[in-house]
Amino acid sequence: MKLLNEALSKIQPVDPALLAQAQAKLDNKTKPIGSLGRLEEFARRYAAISGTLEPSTWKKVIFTFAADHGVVAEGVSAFPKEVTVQMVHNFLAGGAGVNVLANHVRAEVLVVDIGVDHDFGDTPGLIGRKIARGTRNLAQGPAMTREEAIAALEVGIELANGCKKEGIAMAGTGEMGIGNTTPSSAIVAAFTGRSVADLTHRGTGINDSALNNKVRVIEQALAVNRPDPADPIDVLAKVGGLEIAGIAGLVLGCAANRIPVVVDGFISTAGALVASELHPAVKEYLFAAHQSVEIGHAVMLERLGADPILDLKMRLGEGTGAALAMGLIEAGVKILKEMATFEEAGVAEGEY
Ligand SMILES: Cc1cc2ncn([C@H]3O[C@H](COP(=O)(O)O)[C@@H](O)[C@H]3O)c2cc1C
Ligand SMILES: O=C(O)c1cccnc1
Repeated sequence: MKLLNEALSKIQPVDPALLAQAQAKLDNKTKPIGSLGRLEEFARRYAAISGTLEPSTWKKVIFTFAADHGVVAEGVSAFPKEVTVQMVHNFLAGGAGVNVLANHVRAEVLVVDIGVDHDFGDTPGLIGRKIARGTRNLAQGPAMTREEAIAALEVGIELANGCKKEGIAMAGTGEMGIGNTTPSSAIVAAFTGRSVADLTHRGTGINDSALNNKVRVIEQALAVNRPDPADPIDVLAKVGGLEIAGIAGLVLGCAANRIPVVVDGFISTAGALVASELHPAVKEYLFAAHQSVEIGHAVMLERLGADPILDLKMRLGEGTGAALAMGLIEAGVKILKEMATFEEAGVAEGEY
């Protein structure tokens, strides 16, 4: 609880003066005012979050949190549970989608076992922070105890604190956990009170009858557990997941350390939602990487007040969208840092 309370007490709204300073600097660059569109927003927000107009490093890291889900026993995914472990090995071998896209933007992928139902021993490259061997079946009772949820949140906070020490410029979220779109839909349903059918989609690609069953399972989970939307840790513990908790902690920890955090798709946004329900100023520190195909994602983004950077019809997770968006945020910040001003380039200014 100590790490969580410390992080919550450190989070402050970003300084609007920094936003204005960054925009003034952008407005002196050799271009019509505002002509670089959202790249200017990324630069402005990055500067205000991190407190610097000229970052000296571009070190980027994506945390891919892996965990299993007891609710898989209810037939909510198109894939078997074993795929979680198999994909962890794929990440470590560098062969997964997130590895390819992270390499493309020169980001590092760090894989965190926060709750996989497998003993990895001391597998090289894997960050072992296992809180439990998966969650319990949330359709029958709480997925986690409150203590487990807090411990998993604190894993994410600790990793964010480590980023601060390492001088990381930007962190990204990612996840792997067969079944994890189910707790993600349950979380957004618990916070918003919207109907489960409007928030639940096909995840890995389930058919119509499996989708109907998934809706029923989530409705049952909410009825059995009665998560309290005013108590985000209660929601997380009862109908969440260990990787979702790790992501929520990472997002909180990044906000506490003034590190811009790029939130991936549906499952990652469920984690960010938990973080923002714990502290509303968290919203100011995150970038929503992309609009996921999952139908509940737009509702999550709306509650976060976040405008997704990309819409590429993606629905993979792992941190794939975060990787791509990081490249664009970095491009915006490079405009702020590297582009010539009218004065430097001897270009005449316009009159508006
Ligand atoms: C091979 C494979 C790689 C993945 N990488 C991410 N996911 C994504 O799909 C899962 C969520 O969907 P559901 O709730 O339907 O199980 C998560 O593991 C998520 O990261 C994958 C899924 C599969 C099958
Ligand atoms: O949007 C995502 O991140 C997503 C959607 C479906 C399955 N896995 C991930």
